Amino acid sequence: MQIHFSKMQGLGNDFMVIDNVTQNVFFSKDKIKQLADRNFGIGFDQLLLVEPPYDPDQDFHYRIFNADGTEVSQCGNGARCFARFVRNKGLINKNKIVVGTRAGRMVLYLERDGQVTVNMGKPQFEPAQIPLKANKEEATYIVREDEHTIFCGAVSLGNPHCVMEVEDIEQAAVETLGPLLVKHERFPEGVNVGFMQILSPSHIKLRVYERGSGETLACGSGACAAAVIGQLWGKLESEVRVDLPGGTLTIRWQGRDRVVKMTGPAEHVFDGSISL
Ligand SMILES: N[C@H](CCC[C@H](N)C(=O)O)C(=O)O
Repeated sequence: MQIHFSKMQGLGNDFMVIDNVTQNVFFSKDKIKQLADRNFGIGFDQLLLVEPPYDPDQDFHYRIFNADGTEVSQCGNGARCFARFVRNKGLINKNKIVVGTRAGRMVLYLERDGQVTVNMGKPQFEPAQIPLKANKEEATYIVREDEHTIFCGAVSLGNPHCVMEVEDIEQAAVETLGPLLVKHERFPEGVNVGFMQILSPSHIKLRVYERGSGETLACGSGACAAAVIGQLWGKLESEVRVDLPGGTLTIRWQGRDRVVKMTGPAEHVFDGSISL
């Protein structure tokens, strides 16, 4: 059986995208891990399966699987690549696309300049985590196994994130702290770990150690999480330029009960097929 796919990327966060509207594909967790491998497989950070809508008010449903084969509920860069994919494949010809995921309903806009804007929904906080007037002392703190205390803000964009501020992004302990915190007991479902250097109230640098994929060149939901936490800490404005290793996203959030919007690129790399 031939499976056709597209390789897509958003700021270097890369995806295998499969049209499961005209195909009918499902992979086991082990198969996804094998396909994700950059030496023995196709290589990707996440697999995206595009399906017919589950609800009549949506154009599509899409499922997201990390490189370790786990299914998750949100992927910001993946949402932009999904929108580009369904247009490229002629599965839709509208610029506004409504898609369902496990996190709920999202609205995507293909912009005239080729970028894609995603309404990422409202950030979710556990009541005790981030009080309205959060500051560093009130934010969630996490005790690292070796008893160092790290102040993190915790927020969900449909997937869990914890964000810490660092002085110098190049020196951030992503390789050591990332694997520790990604499975910290404070986050029973695991967590995506963001390392944010604040350059100005409207400009940050960010690196993210992703749950299920490790450090990626960009994390769209991580950029949203960092912008939200930075604003709650009184250090960022409502529109933030987020420079990730793979490139730049623009994140907008007007505060508490408003939605987060993310704008960035989505690129097609190549089409391929595999035999199963
Ligand atoms: N690793 C994430 C999913 C992918 C998120 C990221 N690639 C993005 O662009 O938001 C998680 O386990 O929640």
